[in-house]
Amino acid sequence: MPAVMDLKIQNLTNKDSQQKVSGLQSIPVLEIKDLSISLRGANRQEDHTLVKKLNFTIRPGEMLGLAGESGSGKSLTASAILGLLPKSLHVSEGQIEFRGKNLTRLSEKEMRCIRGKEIAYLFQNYQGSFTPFIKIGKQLIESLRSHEKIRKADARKKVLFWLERVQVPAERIFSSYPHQLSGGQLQRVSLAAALMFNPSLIIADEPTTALDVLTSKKILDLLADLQKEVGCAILLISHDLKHLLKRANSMAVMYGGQIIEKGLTENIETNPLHPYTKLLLRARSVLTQTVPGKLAVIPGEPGLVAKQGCSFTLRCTKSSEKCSMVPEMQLAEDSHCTACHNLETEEGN
Ligand SMILES: Nc1ncnc2c1ncn2[C@@H]1O[C@H](COP(=O)(O)OP(=O)(O)OP(=O)(O)O)[C@@H](O)[C@H]1O
Repeated sequence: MPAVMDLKIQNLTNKDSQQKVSGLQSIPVLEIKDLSISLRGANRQEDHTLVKKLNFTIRPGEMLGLAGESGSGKSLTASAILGLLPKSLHVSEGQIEFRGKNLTRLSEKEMRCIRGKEIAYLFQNYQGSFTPFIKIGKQLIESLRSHEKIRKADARKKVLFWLERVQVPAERIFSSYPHQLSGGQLQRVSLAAALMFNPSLIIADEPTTALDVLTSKKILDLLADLQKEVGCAILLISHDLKHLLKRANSMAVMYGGQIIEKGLTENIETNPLHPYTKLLLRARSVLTQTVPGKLAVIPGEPGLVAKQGCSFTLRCTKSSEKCSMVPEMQLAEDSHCTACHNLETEEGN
């Protein structure tokens, strides 16, 4: 029996999908509506669209994992939310609503008040977040006082409190220069720097890529544990599916600048719908077998994106004539959606 035959497939408007995608009832912290990001051309017609019509929602306490191979548009999405797109790129369509405010309409000055405070971020390049010749404690106190009216002594207490919460020797790290810390310690300090503002949303873009496997795991576990305590929302970006499957409540899978599947993590893991998601999961399971099986590879050249229609069609073994048209997002079950023309004809997993 084809895996998705039992499921009721229905076309969704954006509004429907925003309402049905999450079982959580609270008001979203972040709503991305039809977001497109383009490289500026000589005029609007010559813009080149890199990220196309994204829709997703994150609610308080939720961790949404954004997955997809290199070049799929994950970091551009993060940069657009933070208002940090390079000058050559712009939000060409759609809205980024953060706690009811459309961020695409805010001035740089207004964005600066939100960025780093209400929306905190953790990047792969954590070393670049610190000034090399200023001690960690001083940097964190200055950062706190640039956003909050707080006495120096109280700021010191708050910084030390958060350094303890991220499980580093607080007093020693406070008095150290960045170069005296390991990569794992610096990323923990970045986490303290993010959490001390009590943000509503943390954007973590490949925060552990530069770290070894064990340190990465410990830091992501710490992030997930602290999130449960403080209740903020997290957008966790990773090309490593296993990190997301383990920790995210919900996931969105990107290919070639489009979201091709999204839903609760357990549904995506147990019943992937899009051919690309199925291949991603199969490629991952090989690595988790004790005795390695036949290597599962995604066919075609990585990053090969169709100029029109479904972005994955040039690498898809299920591709058909219909795939030259952009597939609509369709609701399969619960909050689980995918954009694929060949769902009904897809044979099993
Ligand atoms: N400043 C830029 N100018 C032109 N194109 C860009 C720019 N930044 C990114 N792109 C292109 O946009 C697409 C998406 O890039 P993005 O960095 O968001 O991918 P990603 O999914 O985050 O990949 P990775 O996991 O390697 O970071 C890629 O094709 C990339 O080449």
